[in-house]
Amino acid sequence: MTSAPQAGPGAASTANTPDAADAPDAPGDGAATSADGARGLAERAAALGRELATALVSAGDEARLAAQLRELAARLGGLAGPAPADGTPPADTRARPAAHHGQEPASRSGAVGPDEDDSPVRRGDITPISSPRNPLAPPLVIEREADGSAVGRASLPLQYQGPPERVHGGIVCLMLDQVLGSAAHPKGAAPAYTRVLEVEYLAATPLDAPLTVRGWIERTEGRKRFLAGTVAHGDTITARATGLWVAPREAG
Ligand SMILES: CCCCCCCC(=O)SCCNC(=O)CCNC(=O)[C@H](O)C(C)(C)COP(=O)(O)OP(=O)(O)OC[C@H]1O[C@@H](n2cnc3c(N)ncnc32)[C@H](O)[C@@H]1OP(=O)(O)O
Repeated sequence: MTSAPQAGPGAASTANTPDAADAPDAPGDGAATSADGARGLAERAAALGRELATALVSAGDEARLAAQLRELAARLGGLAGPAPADGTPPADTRARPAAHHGQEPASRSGAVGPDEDDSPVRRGDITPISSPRNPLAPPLVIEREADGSAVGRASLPLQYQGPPERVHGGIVCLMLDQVLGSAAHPKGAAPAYTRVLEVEYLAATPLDAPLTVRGWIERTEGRKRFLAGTVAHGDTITARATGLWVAPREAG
């Protein structure tokens, strides 16, 4: 399983790649910008989105779910603040038309697209596994170790379940793809893409438990980087992977 990087794989992890650190919406060293504000608001809203997803898959009682929905809606509305006096949203935040069959989609990512195709958002981390501003992501927090390996940490709630009490195997694979992909990009390395990813599922990966995902480069041959990695819960390795990341020929 693979996932498409939004602007080269180096842009996709949290603070562990030059691209992410240099992205225009990365934390600056001075005054807060509009992009900083948008990111902070998006991250707080995404956290509520995660709570909503957990509530939706957990609910067995209609009245309790309704109460949770009301509470979340109030918190979400509170984040947005009061509406403009005349009730109209600023022009650049209006929802674009939804995509329909036979029509040009409003954006590659859905009905309400980024502000522009070259928006700073596209160069930041918006992946569905590691981005704090993407409510699909747990998020998996990825850091770079001194030896160049990458380590991701997360605890996955119920919406990531496959078999009862276990993380879905595709999500395990997604975590590995992201972390190995991060490890595949030492500082200054040309962007490379997942060519091969093989995963062995050795034991149950538990829900709601701290997980550690590791990835490292085994060897490099020209534009090919051979990776390995693991998913662990405590001392138990629940999955291991090997993969090949390849830089396109034109990258030199
Ligand atoms: C920061 C972290 C972000 C991480 C994001 C998560 C990672 C991702 O999701 S990446 C996105 C998903 N992946 C993609 O979109 C990649 C799609 N594939 C491609 O674009 C191309 O296949 C690309 C650029 C990778 C390689 O293209 P190309 O060079 O034409 O491929 P190809 O020649 O077939 O193979 C490249 C090399 O790999 C070798 N190879 C292929 N399969 C294997 C294999 N199973 N074992 C060993 N070697 C292999 C080939 O022999 C070849 O080697 P050589 O050049 O020495 O002959």
